Amino acid sequence: MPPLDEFARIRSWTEHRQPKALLEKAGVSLGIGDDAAVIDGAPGMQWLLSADAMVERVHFLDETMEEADIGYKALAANVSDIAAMGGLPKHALISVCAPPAWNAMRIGRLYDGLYACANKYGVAVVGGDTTSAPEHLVISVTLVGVVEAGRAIKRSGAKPGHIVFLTGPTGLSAAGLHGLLMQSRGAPNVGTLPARLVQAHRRPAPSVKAGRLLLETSWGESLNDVSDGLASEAWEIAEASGAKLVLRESALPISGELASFASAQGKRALDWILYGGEDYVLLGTADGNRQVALQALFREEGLPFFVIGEVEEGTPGVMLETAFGVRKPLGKGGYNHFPEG
Ligand SMILES: Nc1ncnc2c1ncn2[C@@H]1O[C@H](COP(=O)(O)OP(=O)(O)O)[C@@H](O)[C@H]1O
Ligand SMILES: Cc1ncc(C[n+]2csc(CCOP(=O)(O)OP(=O)(O)O)c2C)c(N)n1
Ligand SMILES: [Mg+2]
Ligand SMILES: [Mg+2]
Ligand SMILES: [Mg+2]
Repeated sequence: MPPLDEFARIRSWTEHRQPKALLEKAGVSLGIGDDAAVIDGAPGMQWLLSADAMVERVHFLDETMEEADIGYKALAANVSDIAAMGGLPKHALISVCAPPAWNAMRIGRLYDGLYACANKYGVAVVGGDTTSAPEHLVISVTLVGVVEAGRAIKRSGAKPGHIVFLTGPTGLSAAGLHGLLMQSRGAPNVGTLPARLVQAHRRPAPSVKAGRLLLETSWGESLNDVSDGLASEAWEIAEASGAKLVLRESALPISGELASFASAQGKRALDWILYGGEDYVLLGTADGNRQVALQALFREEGLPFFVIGEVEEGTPGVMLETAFGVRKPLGKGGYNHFPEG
């Protein structure tokens, strides 16, 4: 078998392995490949199912996250996948695999953060599993959400004539992570880390309200949450929709904190914005005719909404238009758990 990256692996393990009839009988309206599966429920409603794990050394280190932050973020990352379908998160199952260094008190603090997130987003924690582990902590969350039947917003709805939007800025989490790692290595020029960047990394704020607005108005046509990076998620929408997305560099939101921190660190803010990941904001598309109304609605609700590009006729893919108006293909770059296969 040729080397496979993360996404090719998932496909190779799961594609064409179950008869359509079985999936239909199980009420699977949308299976593997989107932010959450969509399963038929009582008349008028559907269930949304998603799972995401966090692993010590891969997603966090003692130096980057407090225990409570790990619990908070493990659930928030799942809430974000439900938001990315336009749904509401409801019930969570939590699995913890704990090595000796993680005693009961440390895991108790992890649960302080997890329940803080659960209570904030109205999620009932209803079970899970606990095991020992040899070396590193793993926390896996399975989250169930609900959505009005037939209304979940998929990655595959992008069409020419749409605008491309973000429900929040990207790049802050990666910048925060960079600062925390530099600080832990005793780098001399880090200074005081901007609190907003550290907060973005440790306690992401999934866009549940934004997802609901996009569904309730029927104005959200495609949606994906940004976990691996803006470029990677834009490619997922492009591929699922068979559409060409053009992102405009000059329209990408960049906060003052991010710009000044990047320049103080000798880093390109654009790299964090496009490829950093763990932003847990929503990237989506909507009919261009709805742009003004959407902007007004989000303003009224006090929520951010950034138009960052357009969907055009052409070969499916993602282009970046530079500030000088030059267009170039945007690489798929972003976080990949098995980049070389
Ligand atoms: N080991 C696995 N077995 C079956 N399905 C998987 C597995 N890993 C991921 N998936 C599915 O593949 C799709 C892509 O996963 P992922 O990139 O993790 O999505 P997301 O970035 O939204 O969390 C999702 O629909 C997910 O449910
Ligand atoms: C110590 C450390 N190194 C690197 C990262 C960056 N990082 C780890 S996983 C990841 C991508 C998102 O996680 P993933 O498990 O791919 O979530 P999913 O796409 O399934 O939602 C990123 C950017 C980090 N958070 N901490
Ligand atoms: Mg997702
Ligand atoms: Mg995932
Ligand atoms: Mg990922």
